[in-house]
Amino acid sequence: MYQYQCLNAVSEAGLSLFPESYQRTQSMEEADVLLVRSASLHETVFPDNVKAVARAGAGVNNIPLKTCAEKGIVVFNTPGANANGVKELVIAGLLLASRDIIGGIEWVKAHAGEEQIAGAAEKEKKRFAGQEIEGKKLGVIGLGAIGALVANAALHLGMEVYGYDPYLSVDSAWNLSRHIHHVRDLEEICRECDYITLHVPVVDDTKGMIHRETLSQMKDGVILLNFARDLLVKEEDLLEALTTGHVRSYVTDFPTKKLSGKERVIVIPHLGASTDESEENCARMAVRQLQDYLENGNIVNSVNYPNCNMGKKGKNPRLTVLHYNVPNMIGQFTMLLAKRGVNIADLTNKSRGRYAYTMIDMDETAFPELEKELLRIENVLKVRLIL
Ligand SMILES: NC(=O)c1ccc[n+]([C@@H]2O[C@H](COP(=O)([O-])OP(=O)(O)OC[C@H]3O[C@@H](n4cnc5c(N)ncnc54)[C@H](O)[C@@H]3O)[C@@H](O)[C@H]2O)c1
Ligand SMILES: O=C(O)CC[C@@H](O)C(=O)O
Repeated sequence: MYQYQCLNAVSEAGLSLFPESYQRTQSMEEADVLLVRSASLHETVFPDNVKAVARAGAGVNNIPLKTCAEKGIVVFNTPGANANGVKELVIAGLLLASRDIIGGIEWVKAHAGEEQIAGAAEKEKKRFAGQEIEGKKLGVIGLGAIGALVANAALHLGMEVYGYDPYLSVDSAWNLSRHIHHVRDLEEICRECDYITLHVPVVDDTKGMIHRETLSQMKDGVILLNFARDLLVKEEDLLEALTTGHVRSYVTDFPTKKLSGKERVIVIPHLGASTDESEENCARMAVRQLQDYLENGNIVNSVNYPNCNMGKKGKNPRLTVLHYNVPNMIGQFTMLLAKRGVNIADLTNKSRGRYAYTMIDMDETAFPELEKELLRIENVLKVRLIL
C-alpha cells in the first residue's frame, strides 16, 4: 500500500486514477509521495519516507530541487498539461490591454439601472476605445509549451510574431509555425515589438531579466504581458516605465503588493491554469507519473533526476538506486549482487548533471539486508526494492 499527500487542491480527475491500494494521508510523515501546485516547499523538512514530489503544473520554482535531489526525492512536473489554459488567458490579456474593456465594464456597472444608460454609453464610450491587435508585432520570449501555442494563436489572429528562445528544444521547434520570425537576441524583440509576452521559467538566469535597460530598449507605448512569474520583472524599473508612459500597459497573472491596483496594470489572480481542463490534465499526468515511479521505478518528466524507463516491472524484484554521478557506482552494485549469487536480468543507468539513477531487474528473490548494504556504498542517496 502506498500513501500520498496533497499540499494543494488537486483535481479528483487525477486522484481517482490511484488504485484502491493507495491511501490519502494528511501527514507527511506517512506519505510516500506528495502532490503540489503552488504551495512553497522551500521551508519543508522532508521526512525520509517521501520518495517523490509531483508538481501538478509547469513551474517548479516553489520546490527546492537540489535539496530534494540530495535526499533522493525525485521531483516531477507535468509539461504542457496546462499550456492551452494559459494560452487562452494570454490572448484575453492581449485584448484587455488593447482596449479599456475593464474600464468600460466598470462604467456600465456604476450606471446600472439608469434610465438613460444607453444614450450615456454612446457619449462616454470614446474613453474606452483602443487599438486592434491585427497587424501589430508580438514578441514571444520562451517558445516552450505555452510560448509556442501563444505564438501560433497570435499568427492566426493576424499578428506578426517574433520568437526568442536560445534553448529551444527540437520538439518545441516542431510545434512552431514557420511564419514566426526567429529572433536571436532579446534586443531585437525589444526594438521591434508592440506587445511582448514572457513564457520562460524562473531560474537564476531569467530572474529580473526585464529591467531598466531591457525596458529602455522597448518601443514607446509597448504592452508587456507576464503570465510566467513575477520575479522575471524588476518591479521598481517597470513602475518607473509605467509612470512615464514608456510602457503603456502591464498585464500579469501574479498579484504583488507593489503593482496591484496601479494605473495601467492589469492584474489577474494567477488564473492561467485554473480551468477544468488544465487542472484535470495536470492532475492526471502527475498521478500517472507518481504511480509509474512507485510501482515500476520509472522516471518520466523529472526536473531533478534523469528520465529512465524500463517499462512495467515483471514478477521478479526490481532494484532502483538514486546516486551521485561518479565513476564505479554500477561496478559496486553489480559486485555486491554477484557476491550474493544474484543474477542481473536487465540494467539501465542514466545520469543528469550531478545525479544518476540505476535500475536493475534481478532474476532471484532479493536477499535480506540488500537495501541496507547498497545504502552503505558511498555516494548512494536512496535505494528502493520494488517487490
Ligand atoms: N500563469 C500560470 O498559471 C502558469 C501556468 C503554467 C506555466 N506558467 C509559467 O510559465 C513558464 C513556462 O511554461 P511552459 O509550460 O511553456 O514551460 P516550457 O518548459 O515548456 O517552456 C519554457 C521555455 O523557455 C525557454 N527558456 C528558458 N530560458 C530562457 C531564456 N533565458 N530566454 C528565452 N527562453 C528561455 C526554454 O528553452 C523553454 O523552451 C513556467 O516555467 C511557469 O513559470 C505559468
Ligand atoms: O496550479 C496552478 O494553478 C498554477 C500552475 C502554474 O503556475 C504552473 O507553473 O503550471
